[in-house]
Amino acid sequence: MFSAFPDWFDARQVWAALALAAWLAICWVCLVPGRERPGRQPAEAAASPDWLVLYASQSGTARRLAGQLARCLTSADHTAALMALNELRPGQLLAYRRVLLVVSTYGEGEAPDNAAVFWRIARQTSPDLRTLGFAVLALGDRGYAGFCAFGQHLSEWFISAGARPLLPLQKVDRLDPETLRQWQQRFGQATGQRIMLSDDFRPWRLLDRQLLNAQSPGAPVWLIRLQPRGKMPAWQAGDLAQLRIGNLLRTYSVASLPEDGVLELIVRQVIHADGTLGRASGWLCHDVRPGDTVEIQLLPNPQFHLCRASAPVILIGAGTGIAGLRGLLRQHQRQGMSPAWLIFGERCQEHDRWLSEELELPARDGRIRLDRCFSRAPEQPEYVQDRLRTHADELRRWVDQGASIHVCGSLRGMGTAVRRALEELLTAEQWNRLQRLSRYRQDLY
Ligand SMILES: Cc1cc2nc3c(=O)[nH]c(=O)nc-3n(C[C@H](O)[C@H](O)[C@H](O)COP(=O)(O)O)c2cc1C
Repeated sequence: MFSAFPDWFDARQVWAALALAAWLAICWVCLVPGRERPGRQPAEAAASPDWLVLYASQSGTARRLAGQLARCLTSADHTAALMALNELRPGQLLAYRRVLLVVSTYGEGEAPDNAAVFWRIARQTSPDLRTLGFAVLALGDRGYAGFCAFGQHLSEWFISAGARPLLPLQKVDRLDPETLRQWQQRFGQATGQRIMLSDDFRPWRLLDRQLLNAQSPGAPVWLIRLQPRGKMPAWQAGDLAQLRIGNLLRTYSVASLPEDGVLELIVRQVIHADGTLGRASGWLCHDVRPGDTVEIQLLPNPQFHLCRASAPVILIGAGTGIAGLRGLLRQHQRQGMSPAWLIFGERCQEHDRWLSEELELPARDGRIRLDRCFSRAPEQPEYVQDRLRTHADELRRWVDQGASIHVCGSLRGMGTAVRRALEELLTAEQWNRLQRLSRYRQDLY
């Protein structure tokens, strides 16, 4: 039979080679980090606003400041888009000309949760950002080793991608008002845009303070109740209250709902080795008197809000971490009838059985499932992560039934141990699904 190819040439090999080449080309386009699929960018570029304002924020401060920046720009007749860093992929920055970033640092010099995905991809990517102007306002606290480390890394990444700094990286220590004022001024000089970053502190009246753990071997824990001097503001379970005490700022989880008619905080008094009281907690738990004014601004903390009203929740916490969980539990109970499971740890069974009536009554009549663990119980000392291990089968079943998991309390003492236990007890598929659907939520400090 006549053939156009020499004898040694097999046409099937040609087709196989062509098919392999096409498959490799598709994989390259889809998978190589930083490459955007063709066709996406022109659409976005056509609609791109004058400014893109991005935030990375765990407890809401950077998000609030970014919102204020975006509002200032739009009220000056500019168009501005506002989003969390995770809502964007690094390659999509090419569609913009000017970007402002307000970013806080968390963990040990790391990105907040709502920037972690962007940052993971960005570090493996180098888009050509030579047409982009950018400015980073980095929020942090000098008390941490990596002061504003995430802001610094992000700024370096933009510079290495060729972006042009509109003004130098600004690090802000504990929201220092003078630094913010100077940055506003420099921003105005560099861009011709006037912006105002303001806080939203309002006066609240201390109603009373109730000691929750009389005779506990640990430091005293107080339930603090406050009422607004003006109208009751709105907030959601999971949000935070920032208190201004002289030149100190302290952030606490809100333990009540606006419908309760009071703002409640659960605060542990800090007592130093020499017996002196912590400056902020000493004032709040000891010095301030009923009727006195406390300056508070409420900070939205959307990454800790409830996920879906109809979904079951597993709430895990220790110590004052109960504050954030208590708000969530109340909101969850108001919204529907889906099951809630609270796993709460403290030290000593006799003296640290806080909020016993409030928690144990609904547990007795089956409205919630309650597991209390005590790390100094003489017969069976246990931490919340131990209780998770004991009930691993139920934990997996709840997750399969759509439960989200909220963890609140200390990062070092509890948060890390709970996360490790969950990674170990859940299947890889369950753990990945929880993270992908943002059903694992934490508020750790
Ligand atoms: C658990 C925790 C870890 C933190 N780690 C750092 C850090 O490593 N470096 C830093 O500069 N600030 C650190 N901070 C301070 C925050 O960045 C700072 O309070 C910031 O204003 C919070 O902003 P946000 O409300 O937008 O999350 C940390 C704060 C917390 C609560």
